[in-house]
Amino acid sequence: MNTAIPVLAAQNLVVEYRQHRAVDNLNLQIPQGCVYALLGGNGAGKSTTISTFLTFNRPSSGQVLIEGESPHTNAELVRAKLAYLPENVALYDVMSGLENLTYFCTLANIRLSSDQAHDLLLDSGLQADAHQKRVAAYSKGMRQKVGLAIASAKQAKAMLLDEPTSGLDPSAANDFAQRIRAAADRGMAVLMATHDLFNAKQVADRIGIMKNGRLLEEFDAHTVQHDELEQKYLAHARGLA
Ligand SMILES: Nc1ncnc2c1ncn2[C@@H]1O[C@H](COP(=O)(O)OP(=O)(O)OP(=O)(O)O)[C@@H](O)[C@H]1O
Repeated sequence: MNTAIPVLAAQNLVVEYRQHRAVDNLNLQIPQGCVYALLGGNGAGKSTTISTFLTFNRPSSGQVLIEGESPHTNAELVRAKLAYLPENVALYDVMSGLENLTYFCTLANIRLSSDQAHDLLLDSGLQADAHQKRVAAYSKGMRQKVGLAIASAKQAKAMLLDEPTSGLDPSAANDFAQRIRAAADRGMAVLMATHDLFNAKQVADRIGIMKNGRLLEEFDAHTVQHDELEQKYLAHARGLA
């Protein structure tokens, strides 16, 4: 594989809803193994960016690319290469975590042995005694772990996460962040929309601040200090930067 091609890229991306420009000339590159956190207040354009990779939206101009190819000309790319974890992972409440994992894998033409399914759930942090319980009794964090297991089973090249830690308690958010980091360390590219500066700093390699559809500033998450990030974020939100 040509490692010079980023797994996810946005090139001069513009997305408009009627007259409203939700994403305004966005350029992003997310290579293998990189977690990119898009920070921004309500309406910044984060979810629209993610939706465009998933082909729920079409670019008005510019493009998004998955390993150098446009999902808008090759729809199969989304199924084959992307995993998506929305804020609330959609699972069947009447089935167990194990059954959900097996079911969604079957839809993706992936056959899992019982041992493989249990191992995927364990690797995603779902404790063994929950595997056979109905998802209706799961916490939000437990549902996300099933979502993560489905993404791992798919061997997705990239994972798209929208507000993954909102509504999780600090311990669950920390645990989830570590799982995301581990998936990236195994080679996945991750694009994560979040309001959570702490989580972004904890898990990401790159952090971008978006407002009114524009990417205003990017940071190396390993070197930027939390205070500096917070001040920049607030200054951009108030229009002072
Ligand atoms: N389906 C839609 N139709 C019209 N306008 C939309 C639609 N979805 C989003 N928008 C508008 O596009 C802009 C960007 O919205 P988007 O949801 O991408 O922002 P966001 O950064 O994800 O915000 P949040 O953090 O609140 O989820 C906002 O002004 C929003 O009102």
